[in-house]
Amino acid sequence: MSAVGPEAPDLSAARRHAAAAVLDAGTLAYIDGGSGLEETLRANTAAWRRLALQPRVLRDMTVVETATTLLGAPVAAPVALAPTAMHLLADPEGEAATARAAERTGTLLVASQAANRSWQEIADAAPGALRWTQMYMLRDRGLTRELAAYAKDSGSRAIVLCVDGVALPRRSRMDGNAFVPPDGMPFPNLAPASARGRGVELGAAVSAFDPAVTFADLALVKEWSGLPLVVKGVLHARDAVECVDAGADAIAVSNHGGRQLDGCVATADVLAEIADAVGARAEVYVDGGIRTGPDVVKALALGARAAFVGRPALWALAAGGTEGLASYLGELQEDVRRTLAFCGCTSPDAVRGDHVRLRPGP
Ligand SMILES: Cc1cc2nc3c(=O)[nH]c(=O)nc-3n(C[C@H](O)[C@H](O)[C@H](O)COP(=O)(O)O)c2cc1C
Ligand SMILES: CC(C)CC(=O)C(=O)O
Repeated sequence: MSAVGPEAPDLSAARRHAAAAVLDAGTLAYIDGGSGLEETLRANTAAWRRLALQPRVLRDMTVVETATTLLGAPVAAPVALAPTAMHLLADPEGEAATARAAERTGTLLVASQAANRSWQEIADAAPGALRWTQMYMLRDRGLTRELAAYAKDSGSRAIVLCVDGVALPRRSRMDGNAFVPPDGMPFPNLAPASARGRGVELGAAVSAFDPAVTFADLALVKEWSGLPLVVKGVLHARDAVECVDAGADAIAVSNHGGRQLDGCVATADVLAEIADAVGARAEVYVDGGIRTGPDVVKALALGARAAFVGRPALWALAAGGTEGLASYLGELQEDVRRTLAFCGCTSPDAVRGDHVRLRPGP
C-alpha cells in the first residue's frame, strides 16, 4: 500500500468482483488470464498509467459531446466492445445479451468468430446495434469465403480480421493450459451453413486458423465480404502501412489483451507511431488495458479514433447481464465525457497530441 492508501478501483473493478462470485474458477482464469509470464497483460494497463493528460482550460465546456463515427457510422462514444469469444460463459443468452446492451448504449459491438450465438441470431437480438464481425483466415479458404459472405448477409458493417492467431499461446493460468469449454458450447460461426445449427468443436476451430495468412490475403477478405476491412493485431508501424497499402480501411492496434505473444510491446507504447505512420489513410483503434475515461482520451490523443474494451465487458455481462453491461458502458461513456470536459475538449475530434505526455520518473 502506498503512503496515500490503496489505488482507487476503476469502473470495472466492482464488476470483476461480482463476476468472480458467479463464475467458476476455470472460466474466470480463462477470461482474466494472459499468456506466458503475463508480462504483456500487466504492461498494457501500466502503459496507460505512465501517460498523463495535459488539460487545456477556459474553453466553455457547457456542452460536451462524446459522439463520433467509426468507418462512417455514428456511435455514442469513442469506446467499443472488442471481440471476445463464448459469451455463454457469462450469460445464458450469450452474445444476444451483449448485443442488446450495445444497442441500448449506442456502442459498436464486434462479434467474435468464436461467438456461441450465430451472427444472424446476434443481429436479430438487437437490429439497431452497429455490429462488425471478427474473423480469422481459415485453412479452408472456401469456408472463409462463405463465412465472410455470411457476415455481410447478417448485417455486419465491417470485417475485423484478427491476424495474431498464427500460433497457439501458452495460457499460464489455465490447468494444462487448455481451456475446455463446457459440453455443448456451440461455435456456429466457424461451421459451414449446412452445419451451423450444430457448430464445431473449439479445438478443431482453433486449429483451423491458417498460420499462412499474409498481406496478400487482405484483398481477398475484402472481396469475399464486400465490406470495409479492419486488421486487428498490428503492433508495428511498417505493418500498419503495408496493411493500408493492401487495402485495409482501419488498423486495430492490439496484442489480444496480452493473450498471445507474451513479452511484446504494450499497445499504448506503439499507438502514436502507428497512427502517425498511417495518417489520414485509415482509422486507427486500440485495445488492451483500457479501463477508464482518461485511458480512452489518452488513446485519442495518441491518434486512435476509438478504444475497445475486452475483459471488463465480460465481467459486467457475467455480473449483471444486459442491464449490467449497459450500465457499465453508460458509466464509461460518462467518464469519457467528464474527461473531455476537464481536458477542454467539446468532442472527441478536439483531442490533440499535446493533450498527453509521458509522466516524468522511472
Ligand atoms: C476472454 C477473451 C476472449 C477473447 N476472444 C477473442 C476472439 O474471439 N477474437 C479476437 O479477435 N480477440 C479476442 N480477444 C481479445 C480482445 O478482442 C481484445 O484484444 C482484448 O481483450 C483487449 O484487452 P482487454 O481485455 O485488456 O480490454 C479475447 C479476449 C478475452 C479476454
Ligand atoms: C476461441 C479463441 C480464439 C478466443 C480467443 O481469442 C481468446 O481466448 O483470446
